[in-house]
Amino acid sequence: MAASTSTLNVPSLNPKLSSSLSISSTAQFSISSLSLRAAHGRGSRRFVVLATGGLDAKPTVLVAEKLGAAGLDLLKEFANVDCSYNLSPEELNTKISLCDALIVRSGTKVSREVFESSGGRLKVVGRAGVGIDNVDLAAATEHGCLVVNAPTANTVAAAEHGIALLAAMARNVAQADASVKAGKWLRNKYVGVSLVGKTLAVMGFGKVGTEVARRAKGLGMHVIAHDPYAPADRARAIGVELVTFDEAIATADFISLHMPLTPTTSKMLNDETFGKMKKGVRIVNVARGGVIDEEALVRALDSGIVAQAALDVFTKEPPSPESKLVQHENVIVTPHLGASTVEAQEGVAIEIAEAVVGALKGELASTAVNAPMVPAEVLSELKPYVILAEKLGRLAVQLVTGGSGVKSVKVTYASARAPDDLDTRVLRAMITKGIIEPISSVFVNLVNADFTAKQRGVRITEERILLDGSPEAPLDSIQVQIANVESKFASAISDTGEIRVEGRVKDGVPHLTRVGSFEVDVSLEGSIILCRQVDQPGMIGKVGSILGQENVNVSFMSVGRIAPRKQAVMAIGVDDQPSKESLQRIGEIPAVEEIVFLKL
Ligand SMILES: NC(=O)C1=CN([C@@H]2O[C@H](COP(=O)(O)OP(=O)(O)OC[C@H]3O[C@@H](n4cnc5c(N)ncnc54)[C@H](O)[C@@H]3O)[C@@H](O)[C@H]2O)C=CC1
Ligand SMILES: O=C(O)C(=O)COP(=O)(O)O
Repeated sequence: MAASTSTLNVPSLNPKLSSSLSISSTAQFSISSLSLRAAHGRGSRRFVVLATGGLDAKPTVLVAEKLGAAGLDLLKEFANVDCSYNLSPEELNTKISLCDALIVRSGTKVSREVFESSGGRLKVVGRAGVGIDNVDLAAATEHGCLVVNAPTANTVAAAEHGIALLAAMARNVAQADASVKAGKWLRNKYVGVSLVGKTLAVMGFGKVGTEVARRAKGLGMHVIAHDPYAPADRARAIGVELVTFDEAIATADFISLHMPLTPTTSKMLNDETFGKMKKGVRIVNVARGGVIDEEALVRALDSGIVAQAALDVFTKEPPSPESKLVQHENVIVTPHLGASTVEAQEGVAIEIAEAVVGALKGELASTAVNAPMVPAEVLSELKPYVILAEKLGRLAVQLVTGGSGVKSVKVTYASARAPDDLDTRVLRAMITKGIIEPISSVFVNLVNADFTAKQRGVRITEERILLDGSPEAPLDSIQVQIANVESKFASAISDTGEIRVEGRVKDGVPHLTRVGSFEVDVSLEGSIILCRQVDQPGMIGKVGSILGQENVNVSFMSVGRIAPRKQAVMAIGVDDQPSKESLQRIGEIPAVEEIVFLKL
């Protein structure tokens, strides 16, 4: 029944190239290091997956975790539906070879083995919820398997659970309930604290955070929020002030976490940040366990810095029953119930069933988190520019420190190619990916980039500069500007007031060639240190020796200056991340005026 060949009718990016590509499921073109997934536009463009057997054969969908009835009904209209819950990994690996689609929640690990065991038949994985940390995306992409999620249907449920935990924690509901059931009547022990008039800091002002803020305002709380990437006007519109991280944690009586788990947010609450909090602060976490250093939280609870915590999520789920955190008398816990309401589960089930059926029919899913690859011919030409585009986006967003949020991004392409000969959608998508992925739980690819940018209120405008000369190379340079923001590296602000970075491809390698008004030249590999200094002899040696002492390998160094002995920006490419102390020592060199470390 299963065929081993997928045919992807992929729209060509370059009108001169063929618009159709047949690939076998074992021989896909892959540039996985780019995380580049597909080159589809929206609207009438489709990719078609024809791998589920004869014309009248129904596809089979394996539903591995409980899914709402309305979603199951939708699936059954189109496919054979196998609801098998609590499968062991081995059972899942065995069953998967008979399935065209798999639907899971957060409790099933969709590992590389699952894709390998499917023998090429599995075409779609549907995650009935937001977070897809349980799905091996790289393996899915390598196996040409589309992954879709349901990012909006459980927002309100998660927000309501946050509020439920907030109120239950403040009034000791869980502890008091347990004591009454144990035959006690401890009216003095369980005196709570009031919510009205207290300051709540919402950390992460996205979909869930916004809904929590609205509800907390209704409870009479003073709500502030921290989210370096959220537009201030959206917060103001509901009476919420956006503040810095330090201000949020130092002034809050209650802190509610709603940011995604990313390398930046991992263990964001730790010994150091607990130390900056108001004594007696109360913490709610309905986001992801990993944003808190759980051992540090136990210490903060024991020392009284944190009076109480209410946790729905844990670094390891389920947590060990002996966990000091779970057992702490000032902690209440729920087993990852944020999305678990009847209504949200019906909504999520419908959202995911529609996405999975649509994908099996060959429609383009707006909630796709990956997609099959683009034609090899297009990629081989654009490959270094695609890398350049994503890295410029990543650099630009990391330079943002505040302002009115990342809303307005301008991309300028300088090229000798006529506009018809250069389709920039793939580049725009990769810039969007570079900008949005470091600050969000959303996975951006060529399918969902425009949708994601629009949904987050990020307007990306493109401009072309037509150059004279040979149109051999597709592009001369790409410039990314973010308007109306402040930068943690003041020199990145151009003379017209935007954060500006520009890059070129040299000998096939992407280079950063401009930061703000300064020309630099550093290859975009590893990570980068930018350092503004007064131009003078010996600077390269001083910085190099500090990095050398720590065995940090410098791959590239370049200095761009306004004029000799005036201000200069030094860009240093490093293979490894220097320690905070080394960066601080560089910052303390007398001629150095500012310094920033950027991960690519
Ligand atoms: N407990 C549960 O059952 C559920 C948990 N979640 C989790 O809640 C989290 C938020 O979900 P959504 O609101 O849907 O996502 P979202 O993407 O709409 O919002 C996340 C927000 O966090 C912000 N952010 C990123 N980095 C930040 C940083 N360093 N500091 C402060 N803010 C930062 C982003 O700018 C964005 O506005 C996700 O981790 C999601 O998986 C979502 C639904 C249910
Ligand atoms: O949607 C999310 O990110 C969640 O955390 C919900 O997970 P669940 O579907 O309830 O296992």
